[in-house]
Amino acid sequence: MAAHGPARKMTARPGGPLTGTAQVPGDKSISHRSLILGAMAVGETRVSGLLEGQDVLDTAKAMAALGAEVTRLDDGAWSVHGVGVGGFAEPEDVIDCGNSGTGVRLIMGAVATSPIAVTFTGDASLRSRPMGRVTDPLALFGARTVGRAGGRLPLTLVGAEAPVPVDYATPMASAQVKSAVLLAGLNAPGQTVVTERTGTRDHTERMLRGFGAEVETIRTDDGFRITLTGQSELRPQTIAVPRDPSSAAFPVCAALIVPGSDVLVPNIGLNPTRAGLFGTLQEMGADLIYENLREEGGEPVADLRARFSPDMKGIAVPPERAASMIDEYPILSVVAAFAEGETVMSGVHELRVKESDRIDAMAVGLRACGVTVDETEDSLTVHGCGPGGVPGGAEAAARLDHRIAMSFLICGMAAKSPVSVDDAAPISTSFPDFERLMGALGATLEREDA
Ligand SMILES: O=C(O)C1=C[C@@H](OP(=O)(O)O)[C@@H](O)[C@H](O)C1
Ligand SMILES: C=C(OP(=O)(O)O)C(=O)O
Repeated sequence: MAAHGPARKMTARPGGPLTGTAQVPGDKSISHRSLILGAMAVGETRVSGLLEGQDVLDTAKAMAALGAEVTRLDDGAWSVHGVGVGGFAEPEDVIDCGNSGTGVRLIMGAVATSPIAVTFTGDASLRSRPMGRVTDPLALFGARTVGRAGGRLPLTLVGAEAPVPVDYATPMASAQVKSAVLLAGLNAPGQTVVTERTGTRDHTERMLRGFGAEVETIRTDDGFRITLTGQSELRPQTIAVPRDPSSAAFPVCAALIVPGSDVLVPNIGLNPTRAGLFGTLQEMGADLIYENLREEGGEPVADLRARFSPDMKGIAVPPERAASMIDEYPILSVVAAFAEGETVMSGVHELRVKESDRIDAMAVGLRACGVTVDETEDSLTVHGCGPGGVPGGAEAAARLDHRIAMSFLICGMAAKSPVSVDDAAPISTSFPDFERLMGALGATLEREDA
């Protein structure tokens, strides 16, 4: 069974306009890291604004199973009493990371340099995703793993007894792989180095510095070189998690395509390693502006204001931008269907190994909605319907993928006929309040409980 419960069909009916303010949940990437780094610090870390989606709740449970004390307080903040670097206890049972690639890959890194055995599993989606990208570099530290064919979960990792530091170049643009190596490096003596050709989200590096670790990033001719000094103690922190730009993408894009809409999405973190979608939409001609642009905790933050934009044009999204908007291609491909002309999204082969094969999931679902789509191994091209509108009138398969489910529901809010998804339950992994929040803006979402 999926970690998020029984399948739940949902239908979005065209209507609108969408108006009002959308307070989206806390950032998923920062929420996972707050719990993991809090568990590796000595003393109490307090976290406010934590995303209480299933992915993050599964990471909280994992940290407790590894010996940290993790509590939700009466005021909604979370308290984590950490065990210190190298202090994890061997869990008594299997760690189930549900639907979360970030959760499982970062936790594997965090335990890889402690002499304990940990068995990981997840839902059917996570069990189909490649883990070799993480177990390969963790083996260099001295960790051993045994998993299913292709390094798939369930998998048992035995952490290194005498870890050695590692110098590793990530073969694909992945913040999860980079982060797993850095977290493993925390308990290895000396300097662990990760190099990446394309910069990926840098929350791990920023947060490690906040927790007192020595982490240096330098730009080189080949990309980025990140050096971490291992075996120093992490100091507990007070963390206010910013709101998630990847969740903000859904009400923002809905407002752009539903006639008459005007929606404000406040307090969105605009770390440049995450904000690629918003610039892309502006290049397409979206009426999307940053209000009240400011700096909070060293990161740019703004209120996003999105209004109906009937004149958007397709563009070629540069492949080098992919890492900064990797989770936003499904919803961008919906916006592209409503724009005029071709939107070419290239350099996106990583989309094939997310919660689902997102290139295929979007191509199949959009075609069912009457949109012309071309795909190659690493690209997706959407031929926009322009003023004629997107026909809709289809049911899309969510494939245990929250972003696919939300994208097709947004499509149905603006198409000529309703669009359904066979299973909206996975939405709770990252955006548990999606249905209520979109409804409050004026969207019509109907649920059919199985
Ligand atoms: O590090 C993270 O928090 C994440 C990294 C990305 O995955 P990859 O590292 O596989 O690109 C992204 O898709 C995921 O939602 C969150
Ligand atoms: C890819 C995603 O998450 P993860 O890899 O953590 O499952 C996502 O949230 O879009």
